[in-house]
This record gives sequence, C-alpha cells and structure tokens, in this order.
Amino acid sequence: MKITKLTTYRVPPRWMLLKIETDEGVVGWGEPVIEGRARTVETAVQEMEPYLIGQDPARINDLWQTMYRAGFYRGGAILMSAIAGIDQALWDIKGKVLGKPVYELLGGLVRDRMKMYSWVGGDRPSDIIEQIRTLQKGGFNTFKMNGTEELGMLDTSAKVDEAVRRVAEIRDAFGTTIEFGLDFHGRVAAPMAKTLLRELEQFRPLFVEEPVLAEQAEYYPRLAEMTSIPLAAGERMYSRFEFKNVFAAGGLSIVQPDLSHAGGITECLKIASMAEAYDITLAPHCPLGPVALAACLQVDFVSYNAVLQEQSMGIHYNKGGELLDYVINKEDFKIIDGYCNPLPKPGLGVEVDEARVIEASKNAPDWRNPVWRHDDGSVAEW
Ligand SMILES: O=C(O)[C@H](O)[C@@H](O)[C@@H](O)[C@H](O)CO
Ligand SMILES: [Mg+2]
Repeated sequence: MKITKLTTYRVPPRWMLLKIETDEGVVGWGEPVIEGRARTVETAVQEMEPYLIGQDPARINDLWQTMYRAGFYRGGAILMSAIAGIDQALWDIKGKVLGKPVYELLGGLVRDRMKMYSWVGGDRPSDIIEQIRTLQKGGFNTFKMNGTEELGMLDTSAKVDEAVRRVAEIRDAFGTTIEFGLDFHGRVAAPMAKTLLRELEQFRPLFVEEPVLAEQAEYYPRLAEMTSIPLAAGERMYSRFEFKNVFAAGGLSIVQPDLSHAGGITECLKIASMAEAYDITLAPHCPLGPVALAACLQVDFVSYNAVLQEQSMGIHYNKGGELLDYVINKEDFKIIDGYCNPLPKPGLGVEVDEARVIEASKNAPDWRNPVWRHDDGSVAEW
C-alpha cells in the first residue's frame, strides 16, 4: 500500500482535519492544528508531504522519525502538530486495514470506560453554578474552569479574593458531589501563583492546570512543595524531550499532552508511559474536534495512568461548529454517567462525515484568540 494524497480541511469553529489517501482506497483522518495557527500548521503538513507520498503507511514509526528528524529543525507547536495529525491518520489507516480499533493494536483495553470532564464558565469564568447544574443532568460530575480573569504579574488581594470567592461558591453549592479543576491558563505569573494556591488549598480543587506558564516549568517543583493541590500541565509541551525534563524535576501530578500538538498517538504513548514511571497521571488535553478526541481515547484506553479526558462539547470556543457535527457515528461518542466507552470501530473509531467537512471548509473562519490588555495597556495573558 502507498500513500497517494494529503488533503487538509480547515473547518469551523477553529479546527483542521487531514485526509490521507492510499492507492488501495483506504483513507485515514487526522486533526493537525494549533488553535489560531491553522494555516501555519496546514503549510507545515504540506511541507511534510515529500516524506510521505509513495511511502507505505504501515511504517508509522519510520515515517514519524523521518518527519521529526529529517528536516534538521524539530519540535515546537507547529511541526509537532503537523506530525501529530499525520500520525493520527496513519494509525487510522493501520486500524482500518487490520479491521481493529487502534487500542487493540496497542495491547488491548486497560479499562472498560474513560472518565470525561467538561468545561464551564467561559473565558472570564461566569455562570459556573448554572452550567454545572445543567451538565450534571447530562451525567457529568467533573468540570474545569478558568481560575482567574486577566491577572497582572503582581496583582491585588481583591483579585485573589475574587478567584477564591468563585471557588468557595462552587463548594457551597455542590460540596464534594462534584470535582473541578482550575485552569490558570498561563494568566498567573510566578509572583501570584503561591498566594493563589495557598488561598485555594482549603477548597481542594481536583487540580490546578498550568499554575505558571510552561516556560516557567522550573517553578513546578517549588509550587508543589507548598501545596497539596495536584498540579497539571502539558498542553504547551510538544514532545517527550520536553516532558522528560519536567518528569525529572518533579512537581507535576498530572500531564496533559495534546494528541494534536505533541506528535500524535506514537509520541503521546511514549509520554504516557514515561509519566507512569514517575507515578504521574495522564489527562490528555483536548479542546478540539472529534478526530483529536478519538486519538486521545485510543491512548486513554491503553494507558494505566490515564485518569481524565478533556472533551470540547459545549466548550465556549465552539462557536459555529460542535464536536459531533463532523461525525457520522455520533452514538459512539455518547457520554454515559460522565464516562465514554471504547470506540468500537476500526482505526481511530471516528467515521468522519466527509461531505459535511468539505462543505464547512468552504467558509472556515481564521479563528484567533482575543488579545487582552491590562489596565495599563500592556498585553495580558489570555
Ligand atoms: O485546557 C484547555 O482546554 C486549554 O487551556 C484551552 O483553553 C486552550 O488550549 C485553548 O484551546 C487555546 O486556544
Ligand atoms: Mg488548559
């Protein structure tokens, strides 16, 4: 079998799907994308084509190593997202050729169902109580929200109180009948992280995500020393070579590689098993589309340390397109009592509605995240 064609489709709300065709008619789908940089990743995918056209799609490991090493420069959000989507599509082809879901090719199920969580609250966390109540009816009992609005590198007690009050209200309303993670989203700089973690400790959030920016990872062990709140990070780290330093330095209890940013299934499997050696749990990042989620679930169902899976249904980013819009086998993505079952179909387990994708790609928006500014006019971390 030989790879004959790669086609990318940028689609609402902010995703990109990749179709890889072969000379025997088997097609694989991937989701190579960096939110807000879809066109850049699209070009990176096109620049990878010479390594792929005419090659045997079964040789995923060699194709992965070639894409990673042959261009001399390596790593980073754009190149690793391009490789990620291509890798997903190659695993999709392999599973379809062998008639098995990818998890069967990786040693079979390590669990019967996977715990999912849902975002609440939006960019500037609001209406959280109501949104939790609504999602509880849909079976969710685990949530994530932004921990703060814009926050200066050094900010006021009033801002800290605002963040704490929001969490206190959640615990007042729901007690321990629900769990929730707080995403600091890179908005909290090191000078504020300790204060916020100390003040939030009493409410026992399930985790605090990106307690400081990934480029400040050396703070993770120091912050972990002063809090019992599990610290999580990983969506802005792109290969096992980045994660290895964080594992060795310590401080993280949860790693969150993104299956569409960190080299795909081939790379994230390696990250997951490295994490397990350090007793670190896995909670793949996935505010993206259905192919990305399907790839996450394939890794979740073979990784012992996988504990939570993000999914984007209802997320505040999904304006103009929703996760299941592009899926034919919607029923396989049903979340039952907050869990997802293994995807039964061969490959990644998602039947892409190609006609819908092609139609939607005709007017794909160039999504960008907002550029926030502090009161003094300086740019704020979003
Ligand atoms: O945890 C999450 O889902 C992420 O922090 C998410 O909010 C961002 O990755 C966003 O998608 C960037 O455009
Ligand atoms: Mg996050």
